[in-house]
Amino acid sequence: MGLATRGSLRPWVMAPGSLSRRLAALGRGFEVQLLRQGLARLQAAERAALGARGPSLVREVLLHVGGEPVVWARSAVLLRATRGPWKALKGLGTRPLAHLLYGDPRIQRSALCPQRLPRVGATRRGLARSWQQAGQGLPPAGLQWSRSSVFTRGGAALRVMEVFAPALVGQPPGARRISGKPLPPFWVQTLPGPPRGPA
Ligand SMILES: C=C(O[C@@H]1C=C(C(=O)O)C=C[C@H]1O)C(=O)O
Repeated sequence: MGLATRGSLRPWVMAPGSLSRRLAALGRGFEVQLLRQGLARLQAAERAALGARGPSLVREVLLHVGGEPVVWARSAVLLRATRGPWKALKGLGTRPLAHLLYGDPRIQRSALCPQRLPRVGATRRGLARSWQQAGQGLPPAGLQWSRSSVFTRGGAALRVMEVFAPALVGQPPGARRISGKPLPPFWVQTLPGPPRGPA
């Protein structure tokens, strides 16, 4: 990966365990802003990761630390999986996805796949849409690094992609191992999200 190690996003892009918990551990307030959750077309990388086409549920959030958006995340799952292994996703609301994923032996996670963001394309459009919808204007300059991983439960895949804002440079995620336990409620405040989507 072309990231330099010093003063860069590499520690965040490669940090194992719950990203939400690491962001909350910065101690400056952690908020989940739900921007979208509903039926949507999959992007090519999502179709490849889920190994199928078909009606799908997509969730997009901005994670805020100290009132500033620092991570944009897009998760995708086949709709039929939300009637089975991933049905808890539908009731998640503005709690972080992490609540469903860590500390559950029935869920496996693939390796983290870091990727430099293409200058144009569906992800850039999604970022711009979300930033604007969140009332944050344009996405910050320097959004270059993302990572994706696939969580599997009961044979059904959930693909998660996260884009890291430069504001995280210089705020190391902490070397300590992050436990898989869900975040205590006081760590997670939530911002009003959009009206609940169809799914
Ligand atoms: C998977 C995690 O959940 C985070 C929260 C998400 C959400 O609420 O949609 C999506 C991806 C992550 O940035 C995590 O904290 O590791």
